[in-house]
Order: sequence, then structure tokens, then C-alpha cells
Amino acid sequence: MSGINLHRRYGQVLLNNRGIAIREADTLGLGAGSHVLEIGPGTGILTQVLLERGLKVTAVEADHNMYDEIRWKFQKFVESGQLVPVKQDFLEFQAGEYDGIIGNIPYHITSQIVFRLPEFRFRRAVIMVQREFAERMVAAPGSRDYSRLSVSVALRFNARIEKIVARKYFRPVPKVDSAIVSLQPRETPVDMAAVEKVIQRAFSMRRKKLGNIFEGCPQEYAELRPDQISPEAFLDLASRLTGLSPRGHP
Ligand SMILES: C[S@@+](CC[C@H](N)C(=O)[O-])C[C@H]1O[C@@H](n2cnc3c(N)ncnc32)[C@H](O)[C@@H]1O
Repeated sequence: MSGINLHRRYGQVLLNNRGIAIREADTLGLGAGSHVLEIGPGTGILTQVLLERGLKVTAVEADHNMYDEIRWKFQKFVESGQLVPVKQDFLEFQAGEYDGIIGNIPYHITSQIVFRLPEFRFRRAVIMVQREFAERMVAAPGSRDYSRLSVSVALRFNARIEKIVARKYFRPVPKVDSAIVSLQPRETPVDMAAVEKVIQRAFSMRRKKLGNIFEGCPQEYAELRPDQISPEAFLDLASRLTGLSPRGHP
């Protein structure tokens, strides 16, 4: 591994197992010539596997040391145009269309990154996140982990935990395990911004009944709490509430 200094503020915990990087690339399932966006390449363990497969890689890295490292390490690929390193905060990176999105993403901004993904067009994303976060992403109604995140993810993606990755495969060794998650975009039939507002408000009062949270709440949902209804029911609820003000907020 490179002797480069690691920065906590960039969430720099580096994967040190090539087999796991290969597993992530396999899960992405794209062939030579496809264009992949990599979030946070770091010192390039995953970038290398992607480049070896003939994928075109745009790699967005916030830390200038890491950015310099991958430009130096993969100079040939940069010169040929197969690798386009971009030194930028991913949260400010312009959305666009890619065949796939991949990344062992910085854990301190995982939510923000996941909530930004729907701005991009892509066939499949494969991300490494903290295990607990992954479990909240795919949690089912009624479970302790079912949350705003689970509903938003389920309405936008077919999400799956592909593999739990033990903490020993990272340097420095973190306090938590990780998980590889795959995301395949779903068609969303309605304006998701309005749906998002309903989900957010509901889970900010997750112990209350929906009838006490939303004025004009349809009868069939009124006696249920937010964690008792499915993502599809949230879609239905939000569509039927559109135009109605949440209780106490005219
Ligand atoms: C968990 S490390 C993973 C590094 C490498 N992909 C690996 O697997 O070893 C996260 C990477 O994201 C970078 N990063 C942190 N915040 C970022 C941001 N806002 N935008 C883009 N990259 C960021 C870090 O500098 C670091 O390289």
C-alpha cells in the first residue's frame, strides 16, 4: 500500500484486499468500453481492477493527495483517456449518464451520496458502505431498521446486500464491518420530491399514528404508524395527500 497520509475528515479507510475489489467489479457486471463513475478512488485498488477490465473510468476524488496518487499511478491510462481523474467533492460533481457507478464511499457522507444517486442515470451501482447502513437501506416494514432511508431506497432502486465485508480487510482497521450493496434504478411514476417530504415528515414522528401526522390521511392508513406501511403504501399515501397540508403546517 502507498505511504500516503490518510485523513479522517475524508473518511479514508482503504480496502486492502484485491479479491474484494474484483467481487465489486463482478457485481457491476459491465464489459470493456462501458463508462463507469467511481466515487472516491483513494489509492486506486478498485480503479485498477476496473481499468484492467477495459472499462472507461471517471474517478471523482476530493483529496488532492489521493488525486495526485492515482494520476501518477495510472499515468498511462490517463494519457490514453481511459481514466479521467476529477479532483472534486462528489456532492458538487455534475450529475450525468454512466453505465455504472461504483465506490467504496466515505462513510461520513454515505447518506448524502446515496440521496444524490437518483440525479444520475445509470444501469447499476455497487457501493461499499457500513454494514449497519446497508441493513437500514434494505430493511423491511415492521423491522427496527425500517426508516426514511429504507423507504426512499426501495422506491428508487432494487437494492441488495451482496456481501458482508469484515473490518480486517481495511486499513486502518475500522470499528465496524462493511457491506457491498447493489442498486438497480426503478422507474418512479410520480414526483419523488413530494413523496420524499411525506416520508421525511412521517419518520420524524415515527411513534405517532399516520392519522395524527397528516391531516386528511386516508382511513386505511390513519391507525398505522410510519414503520408499519410498505414503500408502495407510502407512494399511495403521498399521492393522495398531495395538495393537502400536513397537520399543523398550513
Ligand atoms: C473509504 S475511502 C476508499 C478509498 C478506495 N476506493 C479504497 O477502496 O481503498 C473513501 C475515499 O473517498 C474520498 N472522499 C472523501 N470525501 C469525498 C467526497 N466528498 N467526494 C469525493 N471523494 C471523497 C476519500 O479521500 C477516499 O479516497
